[in-house]
Amino acid sequence: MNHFIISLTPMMFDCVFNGTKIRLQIVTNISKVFPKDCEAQHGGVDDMTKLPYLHEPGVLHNLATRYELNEIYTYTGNILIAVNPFQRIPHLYDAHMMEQYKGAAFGELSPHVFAVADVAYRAMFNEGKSNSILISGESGAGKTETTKMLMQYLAYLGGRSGLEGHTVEQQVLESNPVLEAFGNAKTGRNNNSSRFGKFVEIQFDNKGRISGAAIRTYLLERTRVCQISDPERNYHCFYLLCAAPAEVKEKYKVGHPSSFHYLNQSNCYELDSVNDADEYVAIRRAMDSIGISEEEQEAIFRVVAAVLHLGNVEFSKGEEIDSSVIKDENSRFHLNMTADLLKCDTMSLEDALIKRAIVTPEEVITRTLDSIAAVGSRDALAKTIYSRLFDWLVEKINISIGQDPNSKSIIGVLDIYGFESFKVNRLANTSSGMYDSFCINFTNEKLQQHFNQHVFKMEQEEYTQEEINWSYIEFVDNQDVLDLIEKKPGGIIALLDEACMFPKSTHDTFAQNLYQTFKNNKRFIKPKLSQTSFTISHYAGEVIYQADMFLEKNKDYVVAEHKDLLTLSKCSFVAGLFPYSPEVSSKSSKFSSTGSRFKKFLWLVV
Ligand SMILES: Nc1ncnc2c1ncn2[C@@H]1O[C@H](COP(=O)(O)OP(=O)(O)OP(=O)(O)O)[C@@H](O)[C@H]1O
Repeated sequence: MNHFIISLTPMMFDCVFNGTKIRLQIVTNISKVFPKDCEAQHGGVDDMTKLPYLHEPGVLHNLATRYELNEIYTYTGNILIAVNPFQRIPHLYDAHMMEQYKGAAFGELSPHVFAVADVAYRAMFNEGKSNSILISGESGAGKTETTKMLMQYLAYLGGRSGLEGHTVEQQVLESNPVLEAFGNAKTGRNNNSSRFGKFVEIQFDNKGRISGAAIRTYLLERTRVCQISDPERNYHCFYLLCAAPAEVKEKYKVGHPSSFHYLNQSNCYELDSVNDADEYVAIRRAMDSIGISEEEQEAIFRVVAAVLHLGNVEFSKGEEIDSSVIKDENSRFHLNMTADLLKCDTMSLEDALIKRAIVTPEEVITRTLDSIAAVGSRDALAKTIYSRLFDWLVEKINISIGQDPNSKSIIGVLDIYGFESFKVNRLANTSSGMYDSFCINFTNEKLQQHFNQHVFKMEQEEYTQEEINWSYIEFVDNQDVLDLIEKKPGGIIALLDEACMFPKSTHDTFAQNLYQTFKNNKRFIKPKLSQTSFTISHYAGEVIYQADMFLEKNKDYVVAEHKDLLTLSKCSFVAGLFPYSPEVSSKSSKFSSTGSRFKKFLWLVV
């Protein structure tokens, strides 16, 4: 007899209607039902490959059954699936548990993140091979928490004794709160959402002891600095500063977050069970412990305050056509504060916000910006300063942790957003978010290919070699999507780089070039009505991208006037964020392709 589970609802279920219990029966097409395992074990199976029917409802049912019993981890072969428990389960990660998993054969004990780390560590130690652990999932799924557990376990296996002073692993773990204060924010789904991708590289010596580490970050969500929506928050550090001791707030002239435009676009200022005043003190202490000097800390929060004041500078229409002026006394106060905090000349700051120089072969012409363009200029400056500050912190953390140039092998832990589809896109409302989503989905295509090659292809080759009768698992080879994106020459990234180097290119000409080049590519679709958007048929589904911000984002655009202003800052910290480079200071915008850099980065980690 066959039993079935319907993909969306149970086929037969009891419900109470007007106080009477009734049994509902759903009639559906046979093609929409899936076979059910009628001999399923009560607690589910700890490895999905043991399921007799491996389909989505069966997999979800198994995960739900285990979750009910607080079993949050399940294997699918050698892949670990974690379901977020949303509550602390301390015994799951204590020293006793670590001891149990140490050296245990994979699969011998219940599925656990420690088992994955243990396999990676042993393979590295015994075979001298470097390994990567990929952690993927949607926002709030538990990637960051899982990364921390992994690191804790690797520190347990390869750490030095506490007697040896401040160890590398301690430094890595202690750097987390600092990174989170500047790179994490509350979103609709997660109160502490990482708004950047992270690859942590842990280096080991030939005795298997941790000898160094490096943190690489990518794609910080820059738009958040200037644009948030209810019930989200901006980056934590802004609220920490607004909750700092009175003398600090007085020094930087900051008050309640609602007084700043970059924070008051949302009504959410506080987080449940988090005290920002305490967090401010904790972050200052964490900065001390990773070697950020008092002077540097002072400069960091000065820059954070400057970004807040900059956001409050408003513009109104100037007397001349297409020009703007500082709106009123209040805006002028914030302009002065920004210049003060960044230690740059107020007049030069005002000019950098509302004027642009155009270089012609004959002369340099100064053009004014209208008030809308001036707001764009202000926000671009805020984003640039903030992202440079974030990069500085990451570099500082890396210097303080220390790298081992003689390391024998590494274990890399990649924390990456899952595939992004715009219906639930974290950045769907911003065109620059589209470009970030393009990079994220490109990464996920790469990861998918990695799974195809290492999980399906290798396993099937093994079965064939051992002459095991095996019905081939169907999987979609996504090499054609990767070619579409990254092929050199001729892929989307290559065409984008070309467009960025050609001065007359616009997003419109770039989109037309894509339509022409890929008109017969079955993975590329031109939407009927749009002139600038394009669809890629990814392995996980079709995604529409708006080409509008692709050129700007790919150029890693820093307005020359902004750079020149900050390079001349009297504060060495601020000037250091914008090192002088003669080839880009000459009233031209800097070009370095984000897409190509990201592609190279993927070569490193995938
Ligand atoms: N193993 C776990 N045990 C207990 N709580 C967890 C665990 N994993 C996740 N959580 C809870 O879920 C919340 C969200 O997890 P986390 O920040 O790791 O998600 P994420 O996938 O990194 O999200 P984002 O992509 O938004 O950064 C955590 O703050 C924590 O409360």
